[in-house]
Amino acid sequence: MKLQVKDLDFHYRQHAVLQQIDLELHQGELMAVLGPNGVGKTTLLRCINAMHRPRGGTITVEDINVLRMGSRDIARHFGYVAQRGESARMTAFDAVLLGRTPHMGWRPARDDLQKVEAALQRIGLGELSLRFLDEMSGGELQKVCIARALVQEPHILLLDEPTSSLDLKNQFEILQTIRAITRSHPVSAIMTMHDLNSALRFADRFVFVKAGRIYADVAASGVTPTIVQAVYGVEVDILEHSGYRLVVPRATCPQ
Ligand SMILES: Nc1ncnc2c1ncn2[C@@H]1O[C@H](COP(=O)(O)OP(=O)(O)OP(=O)(O)O)[C@@H](O)[C@H]1O
Repeated sequence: MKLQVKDLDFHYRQHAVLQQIDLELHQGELMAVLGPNGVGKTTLLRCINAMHRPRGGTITVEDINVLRMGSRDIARHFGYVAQRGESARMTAFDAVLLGRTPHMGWRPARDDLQKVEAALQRIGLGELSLRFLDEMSGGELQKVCIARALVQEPHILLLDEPTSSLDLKNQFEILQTIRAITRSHPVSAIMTMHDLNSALRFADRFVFVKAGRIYADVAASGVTPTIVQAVYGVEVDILEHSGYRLVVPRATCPQ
């Protein structure tokens, strides 16, 4: 399932956010979209699943125009996890079950309920499945949103900072889960991130956005101090540690 974005251009009224964006995502790839605050990463995800209508350019999945898809088709192709999950008065189980909507008839089938149960277990929320969302922590809520996107069984997961509210162990487990899913299912994923080291550990491709344009689109070996400095304005070294590449800022903190 190949996603192709060509010459994408997006404005919020007069404010130009994205220009001349070209991207390709292949089945099984896990892409990290990186760049400073406000550069347009969330906007890019929302253009890809047609939540935002771009001013120009095309978005296709297997040559089908996403901008012409109906909402049910979009939900079958794309699972979206927003940066800030909403917390309505419903249980975690019911919230995750909503992810099955594109596949369900009037009522959930036994298979839908089993998939919800399995996703909650997989994400470590089995014990909390009957807890109301407005009684959950930010990290638990974030996991509910990820479980909902997983049961949707989309071809492409769009994850907006999927680990931003999670502690170290949960960050690690969620990124491992996302990676395992892209390896074992016909699913690819794009996630926006700020933690370059987590991105380098788990992603296959790295798209750096600078001033609304793609500055670099590289594999892990292509992430260089020059790119990081150009995009973030911070001098860094990139070191090897236990087989992983680590980005270490050079600047020392003021004492
Ligand atoms: N609904 C909106 N209306 C107008 N401007 C917006 C809207 N949403 C975002 N923006 C602006 O568009 C730009 C890109 O925002 P976006 O949220 O895509 O950035 P981001 O790279 O995801 O940022 P962050 O890393 O801080 O989450 C920012 O300047 C932001 O202020």
